[in-house]
Amino acid sequence: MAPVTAGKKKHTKSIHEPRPLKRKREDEDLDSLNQRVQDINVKEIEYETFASLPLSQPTADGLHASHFKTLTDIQKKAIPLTLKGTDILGAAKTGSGKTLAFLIPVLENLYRRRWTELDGLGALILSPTRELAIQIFEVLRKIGRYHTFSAGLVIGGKSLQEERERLGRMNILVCTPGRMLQHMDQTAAFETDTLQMLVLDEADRIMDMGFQSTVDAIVEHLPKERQTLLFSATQTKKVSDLARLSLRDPEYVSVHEAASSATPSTLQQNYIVTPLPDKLDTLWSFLRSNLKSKILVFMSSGKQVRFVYEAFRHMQPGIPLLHLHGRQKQTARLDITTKFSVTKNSCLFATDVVARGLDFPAVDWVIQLDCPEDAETYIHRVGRTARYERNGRAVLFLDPSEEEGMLKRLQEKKVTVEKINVRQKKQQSIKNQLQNMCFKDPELKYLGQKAFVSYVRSVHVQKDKDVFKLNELPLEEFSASLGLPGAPKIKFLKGDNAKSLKNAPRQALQALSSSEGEDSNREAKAKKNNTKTKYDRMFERRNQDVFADHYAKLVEDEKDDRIDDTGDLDEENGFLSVKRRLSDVSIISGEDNNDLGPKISDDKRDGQNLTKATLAIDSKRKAKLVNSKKALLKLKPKGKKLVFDESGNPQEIYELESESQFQAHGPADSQKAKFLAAEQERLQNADVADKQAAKAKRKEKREKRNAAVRGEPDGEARVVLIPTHEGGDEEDAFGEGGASADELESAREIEREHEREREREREPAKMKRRKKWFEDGPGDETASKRRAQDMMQEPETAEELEAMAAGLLG
Ligand SMILES: Nc1ncnc2c1ncn2[C@@H]1O[C@H](COP(=O)(O)OP(=O)(O)OP(=O)(O)O)[C@@H](O)[C@H]1O
Repeated sequence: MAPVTAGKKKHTKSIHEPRPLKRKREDEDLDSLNQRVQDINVKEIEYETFASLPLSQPTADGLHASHFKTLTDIQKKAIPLTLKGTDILGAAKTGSGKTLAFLIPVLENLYRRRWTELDGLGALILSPTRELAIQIFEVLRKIGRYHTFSAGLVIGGKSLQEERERLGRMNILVCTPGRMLQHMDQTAAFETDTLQMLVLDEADRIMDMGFQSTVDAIVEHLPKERQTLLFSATQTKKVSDLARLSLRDPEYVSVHEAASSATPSTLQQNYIVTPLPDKLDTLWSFLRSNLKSKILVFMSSGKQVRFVYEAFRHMQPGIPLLHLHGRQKQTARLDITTKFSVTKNSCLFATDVVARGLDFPAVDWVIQLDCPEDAETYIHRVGRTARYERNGRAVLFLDPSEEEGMLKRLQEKKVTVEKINVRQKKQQSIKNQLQNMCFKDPELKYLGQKAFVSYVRSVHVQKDKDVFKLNELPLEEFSASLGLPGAPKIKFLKGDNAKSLKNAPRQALQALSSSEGEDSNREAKAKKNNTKTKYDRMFERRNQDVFADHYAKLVEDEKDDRIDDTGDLDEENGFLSVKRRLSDVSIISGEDNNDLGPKISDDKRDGQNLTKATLAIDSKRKAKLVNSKKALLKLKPKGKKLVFDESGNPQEIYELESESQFQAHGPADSQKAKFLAAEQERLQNADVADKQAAKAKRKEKREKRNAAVRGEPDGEARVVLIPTHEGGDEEDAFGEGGASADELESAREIEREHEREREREREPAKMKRRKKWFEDGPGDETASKRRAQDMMQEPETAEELEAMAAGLLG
């Protein structure tokens, strides 16, 4: 067997060759290559280098140019078999080079069949995530650079129309299952009958529940006669799965079956037991002690990721922070993965969207802040470090209730993790800081509430109840550790937990219901009068302070305007009361002042704004006094020393007491306890107000929706409902922070009905056509024509719209 010498570009030498001669030589080369592939004896020969493998010149050159010389174990076993056309189940540890093990055969098998652009789709490579698809595509571009195949990347978040136009011309497609199926169902010009090879990277993930129906539908579109390759670090061997993919006598190629560990030997794996409420303290302390590292932190939900990212960012740990989760726009996701790839020291907070397959260079640490759902997920997460012969470290954080169960699951999968302890000296607490931040910033508190709810939900939905024991988790303390004044109410909890959680915010709930009574009185009054004043609207909408400080201030100012000296609402007199506070006068601008009496110049107004003293202008003398800067100065309070914090807000300076003054208040511990109790109460009171606001918002929404159902023309903006996303919005299942699932669902149904009505009005003929199209049998001659017509429609789904706004096929 003559080895092909990589690097010698025979195909470039033949540029000036006469065409018949060139053709003849190419035929001879191809015959010889086919012969050498046929001669491969998989049982006897083990290929060490790519140069010794029977590969085409363009592939050999591509590998050489990408600096790949020797084969990894999985490549040694899988490539010879796949070159001969065998179906394969490939299993090898993370970072062991599975990507090349399927890309080389894809290129080679199409090359040996003389595949050209005119032959259509030759190979389809499915990946569970967009990021992984992009990465595979990049490797394909690198090693396939001397081939003449056309290759495309089909992942959501790009223009569907442009993808459609180019799809029909592609020989190799790398794609995510959902997007691929969309094209198979909707793109008339996209034919898949010619397909030769189907590859599933991270096959076990693609075959599991989440993608099951999509993959089944994709396979229905594909010819049965094809080669199928399945690769993963945690491979599926389920017969039912293999039957679904109609594999023909597949070979199981595993290179870690006999190994003592399922993870790379260069990976050091540890776990620490840290109670749930201390997790963030431990993570913070860890980051503070590893500022010069590249760290990847896994959490169970996007909401957790957002909260921890926002909170830590404000506290500035001293290492650049990044965050990534599935709800981000595709461009942002790409930007973040690129940034994390190129930086030397940074910390990326992420969900499992990056757990599989992604090849970030030189990650030092993988931290699993939230326990992975199973041992497979653990293996994939830690696999983001210690890739291809590099070293790496992984630390798993476990709550005491998770320790025993999770260790057992890991042992079953041949994963050994060693317990380590946190150095108490280095442990810092950030609980007070978080509480302070949440108190000051309602938006952060809102994120914290969502993070809490989504974490609890993620534990609740876990299947493995030996590991995830919701009843044993100290949820109240956990919510406090996120800086929240009380644990948000969660509807699905039954039994003791539900009781303890319910009891906690009871005070708040009582306050809420009584205030709701006030709200409805006010609304009833407004309805009776049948006119809505500016104030009524403002009070109806005051819940907006959940998001905006300035709105709360605005409402406060308006409230002030409504209060006269006696403190009563000044409904009859409105704004223009003669008796008013000087500070009120000062906020009225320009011409209005003429109506109000004494005119005040701008600079004086500034001074007056500063005076907090109340002065009734009920005599000429007082009116004169308003014009005297000197007299006004006397009314001003003395200046205070202020310092400005990081956000530029002025803060009063605390004067330190002397030792004896301090001791006079009692022992330090009891003073501390008193202070904390007072702060806790302050936070809880503030929380009551926030919850009241949130409730008012829900009510407002509900009423708008009901009005929409009744078809009342309210003259206000229509209620825009959020389209249903995959997995739904966490809020749906919970009472806190949004409408209930039923409310949202019925609202969505109403919205969908409106949409259908509008659609019927617009184009009745089109609706009929579409119905007919779905009913078409395969023999219907006009079906494809109609299909093409349908393709020309405007995008209708949220995904299509999103796709229209972004880029195009890679
Ligand atoms: N033959 C080789 N020689 C040198 N480096 C290689 C070789 N094969 C792969 N690599 C490198 O090893 C790293 C890991 O490869 P790859 O991403 O294919 O691993 P994987 O087995 O698919 O991992 P995962 O299970 O996490 O998806 C990559 O950076 C790749 O460039």
